[in-house]
Amino acid sequence: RELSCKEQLQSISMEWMSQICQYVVRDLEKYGICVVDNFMGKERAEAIHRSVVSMYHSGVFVEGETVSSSLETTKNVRSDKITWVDGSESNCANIAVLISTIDTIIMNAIRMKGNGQLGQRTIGGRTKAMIACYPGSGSHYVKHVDNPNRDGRCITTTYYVNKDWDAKTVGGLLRIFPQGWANQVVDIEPILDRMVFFWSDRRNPHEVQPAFRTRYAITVWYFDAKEREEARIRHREGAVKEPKSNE
Ligand SMILES: COc1ccc2cc(-c3cnc(C(=O)NCC(=O)O)c(O)c3)ccc2c1
Ligand SMILES: [Mn+2]
Repeated sequence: RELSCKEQLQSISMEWMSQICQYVVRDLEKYGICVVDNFMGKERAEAIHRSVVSMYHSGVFVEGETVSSSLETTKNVRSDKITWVDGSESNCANIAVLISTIDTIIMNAIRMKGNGQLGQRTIGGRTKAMIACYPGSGSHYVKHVDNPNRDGRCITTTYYVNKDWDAKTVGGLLRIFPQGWANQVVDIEPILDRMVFFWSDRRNPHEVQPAFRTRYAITVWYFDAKEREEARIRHREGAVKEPKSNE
C-alpha cells in the first residue's frame, strides 16, 4: 500500500528521531558532548529566532545573576540577560515545540539504552527553558561549571538561534574544556538551528567568549532523579545555601 504523505512524514521523522538519539547516546557516553545541526529545520528555527528577538525587545529579559557572592561585579563574570519560559507564554508556540522535541530525544535516548539510564544517570524532570541573550559589545560568561555542587542538573541542552553567525568576526564561541582530555578544547559556534548536549557537572567546564553581536541561546537542564532528590533534602534542611536553579 502506498504510504500517505502524513505517514511518509511520520516515518521520516521517526527515522530522523532514532538517528539523533543514537548520536546523543554514543557521543554523550564517549565524549560527554554531542552537537546536532539542523535540529528543528530552517523554517522552525527562523520562527524561533523571530519569537526570541521580539521577546527580547518586549523587555522580559533580566540581568543573569551569578551565584558567586564575591564582591566582583556580576558584569565581570557574565553579562547575559535571561528569561525563563515553559512554552505556554504568548509568542512561545515554536519554543514549546523545541522543548517537547528535546524531551522526546532525551526520553528516547534513555529508552534506546534499555537500562533506563543515560551515562549511569536516571533522568527525572527538567528545568523550564532559559532564553539567554548576550547583547554584544564583548558580553561573555567566564569559564564555569553549570552544576559544580550536585544541585541535580546532569545534562545541559542548549539550542542556538543566531542567523549568519561568524565567530571569526563577532566571537561568541562556546568553548568547552572537557575534563580528562589534557589540554584539548571544543569550540562550538552558536549558529542557527544547532543543538548542543553536554554533561552539566565538573566534566565540562566551559565559557562563552566575548560576543560582538547580539547572541541568543535557549537552554534546558535535565535532572538526575537521585541527585535532585538529595539536593532537595539538603536544601530543606537548609544545610547549604544552594543556588536556585529556577526549575
Ligand atoms: C540563580 O539564578 C540563575 C539564573 C540563570 C542562570 C544561568 C546560568 C547560565 C549558565 N551557563 C550559560 C552558558 O554556559 N551558556 C553557553 C552558551 O550560551 O553557549 C549561560 O548562558 C547561563 C547560570 C546560572 C544561573 C542562575
Ligand atoms: Mn554554562
